Amino acid sequence: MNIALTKVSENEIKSLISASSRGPVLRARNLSKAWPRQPYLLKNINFDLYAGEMAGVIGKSGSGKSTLLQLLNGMQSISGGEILSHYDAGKLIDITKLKRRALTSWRSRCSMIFQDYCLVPRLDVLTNVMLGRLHHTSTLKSLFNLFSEADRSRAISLLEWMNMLPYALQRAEYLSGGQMQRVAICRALMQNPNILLADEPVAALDPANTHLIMSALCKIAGQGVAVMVNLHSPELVKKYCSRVIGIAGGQIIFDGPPSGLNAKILHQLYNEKD
Ligand SMILES: Nc1ncnc2c1ncn2[C@@H]1O[C@H](COP(=O)(O)OP(=O)(O)OP(=O)(O)O)[C@@H](O)[C@H]1O
Repeated sequence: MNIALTKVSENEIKSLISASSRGPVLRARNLSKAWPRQPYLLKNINFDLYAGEMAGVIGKSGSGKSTLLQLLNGMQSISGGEILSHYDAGKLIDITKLKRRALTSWRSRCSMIFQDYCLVPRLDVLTNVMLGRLHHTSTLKSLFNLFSEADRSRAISLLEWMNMLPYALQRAEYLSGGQMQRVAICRALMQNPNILLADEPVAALDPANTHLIMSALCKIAGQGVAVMVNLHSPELVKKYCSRVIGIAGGQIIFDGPPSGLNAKILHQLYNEKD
């Protein structure tokens, strides 16, 4: 297979990544989640998520950060409240009510990356990225790896943007963690999302790779995508995020610029008793 080694310009990337207006892309209203052993994991959470922002979510382990992202993406059902988004012809709808195809379509607009990358180890990098188009391709076509030329060229451009094109034909299992995460980001961007949720994307990475991934997420936000990222380290939030959402005791106890994260708030976030 021939892979053109052309440099991808920022303008081309702008056209690859869907930039939307700078208004709210999502509204969480009185959002609650209960698990059998945790009836109040998240209770009455309210926030708006805006196009082009890089929102970091922090809170101690078990505070519900991953659950929150999974609720937004529709991977988990809510226990109460609503998640509103402009979904159909600008109409504001509650995405928690979506079923089947509509839900799948929402998930591709609100795509997600994970700490453990979730790549298919035996497939090559390019195919892993094109799998991001799975929702848009018939099952039969995807079974036979018959992605369209447009999908292939989009995947190649994204890989080049992430400096991963030289690895396009290599099996994903041979990549380093940082490289796998860059491929996972390309796969998420194949869906043309206007929201990108990142669940502890750098938890397993060294400082150099952490910088690469966090910088890439900032660039994606810079193109108008609303990025929401769960992080363990307040230092990372201060360095890369434009907004911090701090969760403790099932509620948002801080929502503002990283400069507002003072010792008292950090104490509340991390020393709250279970
Ligand atoms: N599918 C599930 N069924 C029951 N309980 C769950 C489920 N998923 C998560 N939980 C519980 O919800 C709580 C919050 O988990 P969650 O992963 O959202 O926290 P977190 O803040 O992301 O933690 P960490 O930083 O350690 O990843 C945990 O106590 C967990 O056991």
